[in-house]
Amino acid sequence: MPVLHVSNIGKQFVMHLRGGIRIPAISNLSFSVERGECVVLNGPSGAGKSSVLKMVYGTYETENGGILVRHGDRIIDIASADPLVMKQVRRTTVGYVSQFLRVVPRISARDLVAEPLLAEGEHHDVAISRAEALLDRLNVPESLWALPPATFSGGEQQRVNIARGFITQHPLLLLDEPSASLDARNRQIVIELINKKKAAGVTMLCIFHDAEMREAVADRFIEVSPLLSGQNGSEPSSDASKTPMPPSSRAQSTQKRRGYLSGIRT
Ligand SMILES: Nc1ncnc2c1ncn2[C@@H]1O[C@H](COP(=O)(O)OP(=O)(O)OP(=O)(O)O)[C@@H](O)[C@H]1O
Repeated sequence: MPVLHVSNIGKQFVMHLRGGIRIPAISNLSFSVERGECVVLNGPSGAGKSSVLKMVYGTYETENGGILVRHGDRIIDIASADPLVMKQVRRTTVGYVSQFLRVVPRISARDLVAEPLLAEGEHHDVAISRAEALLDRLNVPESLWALPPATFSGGEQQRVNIARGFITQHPLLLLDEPSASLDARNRQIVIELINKKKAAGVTMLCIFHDAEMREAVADRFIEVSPLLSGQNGSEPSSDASKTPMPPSSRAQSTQKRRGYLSGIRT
């Protein structure tokens, strides 16, 4: 069983305050992601990439299909999981790093970053020292660590957010444009952190609009096409989609793999 197995998922948004208008977003999309693989969702704006990540995180309800993840020694279907089970899954198995930091009034950057580790039961001093190490690695000035990030620049907030998302050992990480506001130097650090996670066997499903970032981290791409009225999705049929690619061979074969491994809707 792969770390993540998505089968035939579908979703449409119903605008209840707009006369019940239905916006089809995802239809019949299937793919799997193996341990240590970094898979990037590709597709034009509005195609449904973020919706897929939110369905995998359980933020968006999934109407059809299944989203299976390995949670400890159990297999959980996120599409139908009980909210309390989802809470546990998020605490230890599936992490999510979005573009935006959710600031909490009066909570310092250091404590915000340490908080997911403390929630897992880590010792306070260990959590704080790992938070500081990550903030330092991401070039957040030490003078800011004790301050609440509400007044930080966009890039500083994003780096605090990345530190918070990367501090745990969650086996599956969902990255939704985590580096959108970063300069080249800090994007490079994020690439290094992602590669370190991969080497530790962490599985990642990501969205990056920056082509350089995508090429640097992706082992494989899944195409998410805009869902036009009446169109449906189809899953990649090749067994190769279930085969993780060794990091060393990624760069030269990214282009080749993009076509036949994609979850292209037809
Ligand atoms: N909460 C929501 N309510 C209504 N419609 C939504 C909601 N979230 C997404 N949509 C719609 O679903 C479609 C897919 O949106 P989504 O954000 O998943 O696309 P995306 O591929 O991630 O786009 P981008 O690259 O611009 O971030 C869009 O038409 C969007 O308007």
